[in-house]
Amino acid sequence: MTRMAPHSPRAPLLIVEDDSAILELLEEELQDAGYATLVAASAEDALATLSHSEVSLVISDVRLPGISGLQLLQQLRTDGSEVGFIVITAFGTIDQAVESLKMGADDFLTKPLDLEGVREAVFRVLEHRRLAERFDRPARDEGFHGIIGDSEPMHALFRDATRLARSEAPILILGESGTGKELLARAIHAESPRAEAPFVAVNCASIPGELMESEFFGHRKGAFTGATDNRQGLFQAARGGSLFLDEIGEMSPNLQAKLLRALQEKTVKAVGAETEDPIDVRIIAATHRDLEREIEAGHFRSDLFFRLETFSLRIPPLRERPGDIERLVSTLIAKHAAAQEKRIERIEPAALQALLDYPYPGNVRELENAVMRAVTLAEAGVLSHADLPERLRQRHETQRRHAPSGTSQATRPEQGNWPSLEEVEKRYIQKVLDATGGNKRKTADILGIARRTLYRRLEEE
Ligand SMILES: Nc1ncnc2c1ncn2[C@@H]1O[C@H](COP(=O)(O)OP(=O)(O)OP(=O)(O)O)[C@@H](O)[C@H]1O
Repeated sequence: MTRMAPHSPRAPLLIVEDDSAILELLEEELQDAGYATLVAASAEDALATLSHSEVSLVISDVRLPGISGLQLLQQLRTDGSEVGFIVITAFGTIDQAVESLKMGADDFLTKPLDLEGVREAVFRVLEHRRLAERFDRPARDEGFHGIIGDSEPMHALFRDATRLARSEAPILILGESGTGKELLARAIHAESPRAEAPFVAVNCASIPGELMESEFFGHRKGAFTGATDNRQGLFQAARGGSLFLDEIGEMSPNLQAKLLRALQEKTVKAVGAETEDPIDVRIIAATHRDLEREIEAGHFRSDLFFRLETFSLRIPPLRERPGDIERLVSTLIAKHAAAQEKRIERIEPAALQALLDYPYPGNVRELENAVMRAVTLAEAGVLSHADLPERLRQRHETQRRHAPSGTSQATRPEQGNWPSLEEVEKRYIQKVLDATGGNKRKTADILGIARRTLYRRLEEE
């Protein structure tokens, strides 16, 4: 493992390029823009420089004489370096660009280089990192922009979402109903350079077919009966920001064609308008459907699918990450207790066990509804088994009856020694600590809390 010098947003940029003409051009352009620069003619040289010099951002060509720019990126990320990284790929190698973002690049540039674009990309990446560092801690304490998930697949999802958020490409979010697709879309928007502009969400299944075009693109006065004024569409309302198209699988074929055109041309035409208007919107689409099947059935356009699915993110269903349930339960109890101005001090072990054992076909939404209901019904500060919806209780009862006697101490409702939420939290922290072999940094990362907070909790024990 190579030891890396720390990075700071104000440290020099490192340009890695074996073509001396391009190297000079980049150096000159970036120095003119006020950045200090270091150069390397190979990835090996770059690693040597990075081991002793502080660097804010690496801009590297993919094709290099020894190890490639992508291998350099991989090596850095494997070594735990979070230095900014912009990849330069040859024209027509979009696969490489996608690959690089997946591997942890912040952005990519395509040859022939547009120098203005280089400056903008460098500025954007450094600015984004500066903000991310500033807001990192509080955001992590409440999950990823409110999305709770300590399991490895969720951490990988948050990492991918953060990377994709920085690009301008459309994103497709896949996941069963209730997995948090809209939450993720909002998180991507909040992580993106468009965070200050509007996030507009629309459920494509909820707009009647005949109104869809006008809803999306707006209309001119007199375009149809009832069009008494000019009206903006969703694309105009989301100007500068992100447009979230939920249930995209429900969009009519006619509108799919128009959306594809809007994505390709970056213009839209209001109903009844003569001319096209430019748009500046990032599309985030989501579906719980299997779009490939929809294509086979002739319901979804394959060209639109390919345009959207280059950058797709899949949210795993809750049953694939049962380790997330416990923290979701404690967070959701706290959320709904606060909303209902109630104090919940304890959860009955049998209630917790029932919540942990259930497979959640309706995913987090179903879990949240169960917890919200239980908080409403809870009395004397105790969330008990009887407060849960019947289907959870029944399943748990059946399991309990079939369990060999003595196997499940904690699930015996007659046991009076119920742990408090605080105790549940402590046990959970211990579980994660054990799983990481006592590694406190990893434990804090998995728990999504600052290391400071973890030390404090451990001291309290
Ligand atoms: N990981 C999570 N952490 C906290 N809350 C979550 C999480 N996932 C989902 N939720 C909550 O579950 C509910 C459903 O989430 P959301 O509407 O984003 O799901 P969805 O996948 O878009 O559902 P649908 O496909 O039915 O539209 C919301 O109340 C959301 O706050």
